[in-house]
Amino acid sequence: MAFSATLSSSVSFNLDEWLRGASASSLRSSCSRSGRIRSSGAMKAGGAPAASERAVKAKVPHVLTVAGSDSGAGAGIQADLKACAARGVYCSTVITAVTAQNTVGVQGVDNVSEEFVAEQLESVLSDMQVDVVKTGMLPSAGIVRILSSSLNKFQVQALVVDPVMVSTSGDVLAGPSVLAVCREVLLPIADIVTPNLKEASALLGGMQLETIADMHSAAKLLHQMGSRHVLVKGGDLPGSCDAVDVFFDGERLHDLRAPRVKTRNTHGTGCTLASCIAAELAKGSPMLPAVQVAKRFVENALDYSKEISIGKGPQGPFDHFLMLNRKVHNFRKKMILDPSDLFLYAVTDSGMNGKWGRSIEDAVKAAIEGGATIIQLREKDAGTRNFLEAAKSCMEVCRSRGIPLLINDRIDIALACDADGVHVGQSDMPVRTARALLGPEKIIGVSCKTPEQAQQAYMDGADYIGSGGIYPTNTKENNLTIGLEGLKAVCLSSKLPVVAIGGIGISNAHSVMELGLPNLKGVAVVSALFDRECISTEARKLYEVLSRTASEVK
Ligand SMILES: Cc1ncc(COP(=O)(O)OP(=O)(O)O)c(N)n1
Ligand SMILES: Cc1ncsc1CCOP(=O)(O)O
Ligand SMILES: [Mg+2]
Repeated sequence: MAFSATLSSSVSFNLDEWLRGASASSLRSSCSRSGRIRSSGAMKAGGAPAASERAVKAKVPHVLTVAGSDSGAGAGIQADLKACAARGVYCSTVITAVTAQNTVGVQGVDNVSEEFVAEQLESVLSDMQVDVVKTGMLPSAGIVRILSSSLNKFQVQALVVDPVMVSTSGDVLAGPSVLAVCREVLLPIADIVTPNLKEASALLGGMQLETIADMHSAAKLLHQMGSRHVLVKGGDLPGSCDAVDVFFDGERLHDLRAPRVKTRNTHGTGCTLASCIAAELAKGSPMLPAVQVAKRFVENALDYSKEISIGKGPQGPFDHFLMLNRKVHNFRKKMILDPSDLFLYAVTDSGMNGKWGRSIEDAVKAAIEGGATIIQLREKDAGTRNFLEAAKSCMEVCRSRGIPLLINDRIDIALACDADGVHVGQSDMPVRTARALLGPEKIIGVSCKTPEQAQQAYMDGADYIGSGGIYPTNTKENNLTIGLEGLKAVCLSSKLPVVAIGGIGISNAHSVMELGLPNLKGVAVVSALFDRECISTEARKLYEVLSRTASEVK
């Protein structure tokens, strides 16, 4: 389990890229087990990848956690599964104990028998290609010994030891005999050990740890016990406004500082941190970046979750997936597009709002007041920060009125303001990529001028088509006009709902909608609303024309 942090000096490591997870598979294939960069060769003559290379590409990074179950799911096995999933790594589990536990404390512990722990280890390790083993609650000395002999039998890349001894509520989860065996058989084969102050003190026979200098000494002593790397976590250090952890690689000490997040929801941070380290190692990361990424992940999750409320006790769990704190759940249950939402589709324009001296929010409010059924923010000239601020306010306006809000072109803004979706054109981000980024709940519309594009839009998983320009327009430069014939061809060649756009207003909306095509659901307009003195009045008039035509063609 030699896991060295050595990187070739010609290779620079981009922590942010790593954190996004984008480089995981590529880094994995370029890092050998020893952490040294190997050339990306392994190609057969003629350029085809060798069979072994293909096999490496299909391999999924895999962490095995050997830990206890937490019925409250904040810590233990449950935290490990969530952490690995959040970091894009497969996680298998060997359960050592089942705890009856909640945010108040640990009400009961039932250890799994040593034989059955051995059986679980054998099942997983004999079949699956585990990269990294991470340990948590090891409730008996026998279980520690069984784990140690399994690790002798089955080679893995790295061993992460989180020496869980006392729960965050103060309940003892592993006694002194376990400590002794951990020191004897686990630390010497550990690639990293991640004790908090209490655990480090217990491992070091009761050493007092009150300052960062004490943590430095502890890290060095634990290294002498055999662990290749040591992370002493200073979360409990009194009088520090930062969360300072001390990392020691056998040569250098690193003080890893991060602002302390003020929250009650810290149950499971230790398990999560160790699992994240394991996950990053499984992807092929060197040790220090793995620790840095894990620390930042936990910090981010704590910050995101600081207001969530689960359980009545003093210490709650946090959210590994950054999904639970969405105020959206309170307002809008329906995310998937209702085709009738396309009926009167208002598309904003920063130039027009500037010309008439209106804020985007006021323009959006007025359009909805007049009957707009969906809003798109198409702010081509806005700077990112202003656009985001306006988008957030418009989201509040739209959510409180039950109107979907989409963002034109900018997936980043849509994500940042939790918009209901995006509209993309043929030269914008492809629909499939946008879907991968936005997830299944969000609405994605795509512009189509031809039947081929319309067919593709359906195959790519778009929710609707915007088709135009139907008539000439000054709003979009060099835009090809496809006319009513073009619109008809697009509608007939797709199962998706279609909204017509381009040069449409009160005078010609009737001609568009009287085509009477079943999937033609409405019109999208920019200047007919936003380049007028009174947006709500124009929206009302347009709504009337559309309603009248709809009842005629029924
Ligand atoms: C509803 C709707 N349909 C079409 C468009 C045009 O999108 P795109 O082709 O990407 O051009 P830009 O709007 O980005 O200039 C649209 N915005 N909305
Ligand atoms: C964005 C867009 N896409 C095709 S035409 C068009 C502009 C529509 O603006 P207007 O409604 O003012 O003609
Ligand atoms: Mg576009």
